[in-house]
Amino acid sequence: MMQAVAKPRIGIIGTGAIGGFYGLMLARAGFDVHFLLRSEFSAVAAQGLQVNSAVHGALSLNPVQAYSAAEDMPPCDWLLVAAKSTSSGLAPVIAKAAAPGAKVLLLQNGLDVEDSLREVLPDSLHLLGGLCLICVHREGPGVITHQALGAVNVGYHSGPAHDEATRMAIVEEGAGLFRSAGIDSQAMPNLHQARWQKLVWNIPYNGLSVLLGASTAPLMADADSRALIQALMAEVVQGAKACGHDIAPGYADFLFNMTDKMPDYWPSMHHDLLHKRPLELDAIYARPLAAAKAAGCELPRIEALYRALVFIDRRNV
Ligand SMILES: NC(=O)C1=CN([C@@H]2O[C@H](COP(=O)(O)OP(=O)(O)OC[C@H]3O[C@@H](n4cnc5c(N)ncnc54)[C@H](OP(=O)(O)O)[C@@H]3O)[C@@H](O)[C@H]2O)C=CC1
Ligand SMILES: CC(C)(CO)C(=O)C(=O)O
Repeated sequence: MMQAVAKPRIGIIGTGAIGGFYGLMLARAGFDVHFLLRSEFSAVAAQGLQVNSAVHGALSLNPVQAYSAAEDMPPCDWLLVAAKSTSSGLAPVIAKAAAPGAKVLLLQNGLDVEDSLREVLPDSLHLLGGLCLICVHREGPGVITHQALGAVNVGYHSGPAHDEATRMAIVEEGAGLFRSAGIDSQAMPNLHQARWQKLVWNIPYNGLSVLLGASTAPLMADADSRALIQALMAEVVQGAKACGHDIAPGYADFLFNMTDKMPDYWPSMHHDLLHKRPLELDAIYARPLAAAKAAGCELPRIEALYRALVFIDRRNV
């Protein structure tokens, strides 16, 4: 008789918009999902999680296996880390919730976000990066609005898998988790290249939403902001190329046209400004600028945008 293979146990480290959305989808698909929360712990423990989705309809999860401390979580085979890249002290939290040989998937925007976590993570844990192509935000405690898209693309960063075949098998396993929850997910052979590609969208739109106080619809409706977005996108492509990553011709246009068709959207950096949280400037701006500079490439428009955002971020307390 064939033995049923147990589904992996999944832990969500940081149950905000991204963690709450994907965690809820995985739990509804039958996975054993455990959610670590901070400020919204009491609300979610009492009322559960709710996702109001323009794609999937109104979804809820109640009760939620919610925790306010990682040491109370059972050992998880997969940990989806969805705290912002500005969060510190995540490694000990992850180590407490990890089963031996666990796979840690960092769901954050930005460049090289895995590097600083790797330095402090136990060597026995696999570290992967996940790029979320989705428009979600927190509406209130435990309540998430999902406006559009949803895919998560997964790539291996580092850890005990040394040969390519083992790494790709782990990446496929991760992508398979999402696919079995009805979420599009592709394995990415080159995580670093994929992170540069995602920045072609995040560098212009995240920053301009904060600097100009405008969501995607007004940014896309104005000839001057359209030109600025395209110029910033072109600089990201240039920076990626200097760092050895050729982004396909037409990719920036594809993202630009995709945004024209998206519902009006405020990027997550705008929500951080609104709630007086630190902006993800290091991951989305400082690191790509430094990487390009080290490769001999100046990106003056991105640098100017970055400096303006640093000014805003410092005063946003
Ligand atoms: N929102 C989106 O549409 C997209 C977001 N991204 C990226 O995904 C990442 C997550 O973004 P998003 O979900 O929007 O952010 P949110 O602010 O909605 O969620 C972050 C969550 O992490 C929690 N958290 C932070 N530190 C800890 C900790 N030490 N212990 C427990 N919980 C913690 C926060 O808790 P608390 O409530 O206490 O702050 C919050 O619930 C970012 O890097 C973002 O750039 C990528 C693509 C799209
Ligand atoms: C809007 C979108 C889909 C752009 O890639 C996104 O994922 C983000 O806000 O970071």
